[in-house]
Amino acid sequence: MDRIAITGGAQLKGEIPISGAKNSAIKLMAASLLTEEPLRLTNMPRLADTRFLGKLLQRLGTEVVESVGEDGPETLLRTKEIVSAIAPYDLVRQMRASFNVLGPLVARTGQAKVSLPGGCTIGARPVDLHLQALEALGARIDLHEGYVYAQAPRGLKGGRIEFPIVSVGATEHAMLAAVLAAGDTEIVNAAQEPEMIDLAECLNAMGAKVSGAGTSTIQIEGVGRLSGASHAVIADRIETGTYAVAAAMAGGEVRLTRTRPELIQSLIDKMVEAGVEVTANADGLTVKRNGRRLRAVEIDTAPYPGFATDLQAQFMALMTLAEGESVIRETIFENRFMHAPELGRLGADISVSGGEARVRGVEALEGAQVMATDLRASVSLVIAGLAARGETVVNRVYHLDRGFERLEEKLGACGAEIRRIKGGDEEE
Ligand SMILES: CC(=O)N[C@H]1[C@@H](OP(=O)(O)OP(=O)(O)OC[C@H]2O[C@@H](n3ccc(=O)[nH]c3=O)[C@H](O)[C@@H]2O)O[C@H](CO)[C@@H](O)[C@@H]1O
Ligand SMILES: C=C(OP(=O)(O)O)C(=O)O
Repeated sequence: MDRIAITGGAQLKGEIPISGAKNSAIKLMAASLLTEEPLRLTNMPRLADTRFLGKLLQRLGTEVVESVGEDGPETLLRTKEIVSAIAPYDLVRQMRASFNVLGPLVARTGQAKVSLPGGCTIGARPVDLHLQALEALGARIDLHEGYVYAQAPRGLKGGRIEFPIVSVGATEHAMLAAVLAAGDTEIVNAAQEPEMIDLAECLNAMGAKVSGAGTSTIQIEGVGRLSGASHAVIADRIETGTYAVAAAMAGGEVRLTRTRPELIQSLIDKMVEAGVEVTANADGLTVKRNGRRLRAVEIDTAPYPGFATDLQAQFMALMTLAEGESVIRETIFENRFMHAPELGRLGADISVSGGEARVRGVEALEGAQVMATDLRASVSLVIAGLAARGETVVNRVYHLDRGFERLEEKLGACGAEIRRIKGGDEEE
């Protein structure tokens, strides 16, 4: 198992190109199950998660061809026919979003068997809302031995799906299933993340009729068939926010390109409140901090456009060196403070009680061995390592590889002293 070693203290200076969004790409890839024609996705991130999903799709009958086009990495997906409507445990357990093949499989073939999903262990993460959405579209759902069996032999039918809480995955799943359902569907209390708009735009380019994505109510007029399309994956707002925080933590000036500042407005507001300079540019943003110590600020995670839970760990790392006490409330996942004790190994002063963490800023962090526990927690440790004195070694980096493309290269190009140590993690 690889490790990442960081020698802290170097300021960051330079440019970081942001990749396509992991959390959008993997849902867009699942959309290829809905048509026998080719779906071309450009601005594709090359990540462990996109590879896992590619493997699962190949098992189901999709041809997956990766190449480098004019605008960078792209993937051509073609599902001429579904050769198997079974998504096995070994391919679904690694990643939560692989569960989103269930709806498209039922929509296209009338039945499917998909293992209950895995993903980051940041909470209980049930799939009840996904299943309720499919039931509202007329699917019959049964659970046996860790698998969900869904059947709609005469096809899915449009319906009203009202979510009791906002769910990103369930909203996307409902969209993916409803586009081929007969009649109209309304999704109420839908997630409003930018990835909803990205998915709707891709589905519409394939011939679907989706409106309202990005608001709390999405309308879908079902169509009989979908065609192929070409679609550019939206910029990764979590990668954008992560490098914005990294620049603020290490100090210096970093320009983030191929992205959009409005995707992380709630983070920018908090960074500015803390004393970081953030400027919007035509193709991204510039983040600057020169010397001055930051001020502690409070955050509450919330569904978009609120402060993203996927940026909470990184922001906590930033607050470990701020002046004063920062209160961080995690409202989306019940177990998403696993980075707090690891940051503590670097000398951070953090106490956690339920969904609230109190971070009392310290003068300096000191490098240590730390353990990556989940994807965003892992990167928060890298960020802390950039500012810690001496060497920080982050163990178990497979989590990082799920969601950050060429992390060492991107940070290294801006002057960070960061390297990957291949293999040899005794903890694994
Ligand atoms: C692959 C992907 O896109 N992952 C993102 C997605 O995860 P994911 O789609 O899993 O997150 P959800 O928005 O569904 O989860 C929100 C809350 O709803 C709960 N819930 C969800 C579904 C369900 O059927 N029942 C239920 O109770 C969850 O346990 C959680 O407490 O959105 C999260 C919230 O922005 C992000 O942190 C993840 O990075
Ligand atoms: C939690 C995440 O991923 P997943 O939903 O796949 O576990 C994430 O991207 O931060």
